[in-house]
Amino acid sequence: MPGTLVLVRHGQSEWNLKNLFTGWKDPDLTEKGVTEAKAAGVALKDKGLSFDLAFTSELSRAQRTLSLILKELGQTDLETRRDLALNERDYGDLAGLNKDDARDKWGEEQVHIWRRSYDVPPPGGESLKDTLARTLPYFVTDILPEVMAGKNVIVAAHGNSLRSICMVLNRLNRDEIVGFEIATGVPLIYELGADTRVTASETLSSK
Ligand SMILES: O=C(O)[C@@H](CO)OP(=O)(O)O
Repeated sequence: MPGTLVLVRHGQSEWNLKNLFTGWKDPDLTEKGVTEAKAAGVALKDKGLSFDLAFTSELSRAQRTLSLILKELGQTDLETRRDLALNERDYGDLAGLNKDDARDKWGEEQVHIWRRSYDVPPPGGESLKDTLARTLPYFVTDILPEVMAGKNVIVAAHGNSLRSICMVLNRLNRDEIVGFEIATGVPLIYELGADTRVTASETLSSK
């Protein structure tokens, strides 16, 4: 029987707070982000979940979120695999810019297209489709086989790297993914069937 798969976006980062495009930049968590990560750990513990394996990105905010969660679960020694494939979408030339300033400069609609569309990349950066082209192979070759082997797996990553994986798990099309958002520090729990399709899912909100 497959194990449980949990996806969690990092807690609020310094740049989330400052409303800056972040992408591959590496800001730390805010106090609120730390609180969110701890609360995610408590909620997973209350749910009776523990993990056999963890995955995260090469970025500090996701790694720190994972450590805070594992601490709450009493699993600080859990085997953890880090990979660039799980990094946030590369925001290219927008990285470091304020999102409201960008709306003033390029217009609300254009900025929304860059942020949430499936295949329009921000200048010099990755579209969600480009992001999916690296997250999906990694998910299929490294993460999914562990879940199918019966392991409970937690993946701590980013808004858009996780949106790309959720697009596949939730079978969302290119229009449906535009409205799909992932909150900081809120675990998404997936149960899979023998054919790898999702049989049940839950958003574990502790907010
Ligand atoms: O800045 C970013 O890297 C992401 C996630 O915080 O932002 P957005 O929600 O605009 O994709």
